[in-house]
Amino acid sequence: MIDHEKIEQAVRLFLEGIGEDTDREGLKDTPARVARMCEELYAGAEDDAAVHLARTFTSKSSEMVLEKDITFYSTCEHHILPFYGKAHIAYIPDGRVVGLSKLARTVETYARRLQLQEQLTGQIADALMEHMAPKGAIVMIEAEHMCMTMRGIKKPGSRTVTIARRGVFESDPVLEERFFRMLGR
Ligand SMILES: Nc1nc2c(ncn2[C@@H]2O[C@H](COP(=O)(O)OP(=O)(O)OP(=O)(O)O)[C@@H](O)[C@H]2O)c(=O)[nH]1
Ligand SMILES: [Zn+2]
Repeated sequence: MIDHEKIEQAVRLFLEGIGEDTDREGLKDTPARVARMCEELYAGAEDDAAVHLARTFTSKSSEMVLEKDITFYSTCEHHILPFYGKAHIAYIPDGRVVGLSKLARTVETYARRLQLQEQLTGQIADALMEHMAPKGAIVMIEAEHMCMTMRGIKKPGSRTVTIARRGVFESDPVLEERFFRMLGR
């Protein structure tokens, strides 16, 4: 639940804290603007992946389905700075598949909140297993963290890669290899 009043007060205080004049023309609407932006950036907390992933339909195929290069933007919970990149999701159906867009919607659900990349990766994999019940699921995320690039250690171009395996992907390395081949790695 986004509390506009609290965000506006906090942004005004923050602007004062960095020595700004909150009444100057360019800043006078900023607190309200930031509150509206938060509705979008943190909308995931109000969303439920079950709504998207429960809309499965029957399929005879038990071949791996891969949706790759799903662009996402999230916010790191340590510095409240963006991290962004690509998510790749694959699963082995067990009689049911889901509309392809629902995989990207699931990424959005978990990306649009304060996050850690490892947690984001695991939450997507867990949601697939819980709501679609496939034989297995694997999620890989490659991202650039602005807390690593524009501040702190300042390593532009460095990328963090995380992976979460569930179900048959945990026990069968051949399936994991096939996932990497399909990804083009
Ligand atoms: N594991 C993990 N760490 C993250 C993520 N995003 C940011 N971090 C790290 O969180 C850590 C926070 O470290 P602290 O020492 O508390 O904060 P800091 O002094 O600002 O750290 P520096 O970034 O090293 O300057 C840093 O090492 C960040 O790189 C993430 O998604 N996952
Ligand atoms: Zn950070």
